[in-house]
Amino acid sequence: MSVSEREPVIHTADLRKDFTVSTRAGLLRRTRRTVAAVDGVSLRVERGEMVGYIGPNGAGKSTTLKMLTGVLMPSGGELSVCGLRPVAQRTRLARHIGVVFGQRSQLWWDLPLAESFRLLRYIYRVPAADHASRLGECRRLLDLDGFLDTPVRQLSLGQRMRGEITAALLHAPAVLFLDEPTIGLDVISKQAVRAFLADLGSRGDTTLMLTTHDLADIEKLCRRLIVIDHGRVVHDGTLPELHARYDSRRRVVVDLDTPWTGRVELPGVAPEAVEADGYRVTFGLSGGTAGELVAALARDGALRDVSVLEPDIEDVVARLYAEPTR
Ligand SMILES: Nc1ncnc2c1ncn2[C@@H]1O[C@H](COP(=O)(O)OP(=O)(O)OP(=O)(O)O)[C@@H](O)[C@H]1O
Repeated sequence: MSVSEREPVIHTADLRKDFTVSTRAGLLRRTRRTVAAVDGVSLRVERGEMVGYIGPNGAGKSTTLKMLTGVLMPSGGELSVCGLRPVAQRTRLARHIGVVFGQRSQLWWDLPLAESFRLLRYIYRVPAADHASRLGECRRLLDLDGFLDTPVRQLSLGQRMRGEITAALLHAPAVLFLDEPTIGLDVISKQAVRAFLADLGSRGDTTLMLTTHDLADIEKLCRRLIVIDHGRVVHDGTLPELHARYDSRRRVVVDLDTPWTGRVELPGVAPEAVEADGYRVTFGLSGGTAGELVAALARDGALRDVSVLEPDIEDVVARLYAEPTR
């Protein structure tokens, strides 16, 4: 592979994409205006990262992915993927990337799934042994055997998505781009797809970049979250960093034998709510651990029951989307 190990797999600097849209302004007149779909995005993604590219509807996610995969020409800025310029070197780039976009299938509608896989081997010129071993692994991990001989048009959405992911990986791409990989899937297929992608990402050879509105995808798959809104990056970091930024704490709910007297002095631990006549207290943890709190309460002999509530990613993302763009 020509891609240097030290180079970032994805690099953009001040990447932009403007669209000109014309809207009706009266009976005969139309006005034209420019929409900055991607408005100065600078990213550096290293080999093996698992990146969630998230944001509200119309934020610019698909437009960014289309530029990264060579489908759309940027209006400005710099862009390289696997050391290549996506539009100018699209054919070479295709050997280094895999793409799973919901609306555009890479499978042949009227052929059995297995035939599509066979054709892709010739298109990407994958050596027979490599193809067989990768396909064997996908068949096992994505449970494809029950529908390998079914024409693609007869597959369920979940079966087709498992087929699409396999098709995107048969040439061992360095980067896999996925646009909403679990949207519309049943629970079993969602779990199968997530477990497969988590396993693929954990091996560290393949860089994963996915857009999703599904918070479970974010929690299970995205070690790094890049949040985009109105074409601009508004957060770039890990999920715990996102929680810290929005002060979303772990909470510990304790049921007591005797009403709460207001005693427990631990740094980073504060009672947030006292209910049930003082028999139930919710503590927010911003520094201390649940274990320290439980030990302190147990010393007073007052403890009956304990539950720990993890911070809610749904709340955090909703708040993040509600924040005005800077
Ligand atoms: N071909 C186009 N012509 C004009 N405007 C476009 C075009 N494609 C996208 N846009 C506009 O660019 C902005 C970003 O769109 P994009 O599809 O990238 O958003 P998104 O984050 O992928 O949204 P969603 O989550 O709804 O898929 C939107 O305002 C959209 O209307």
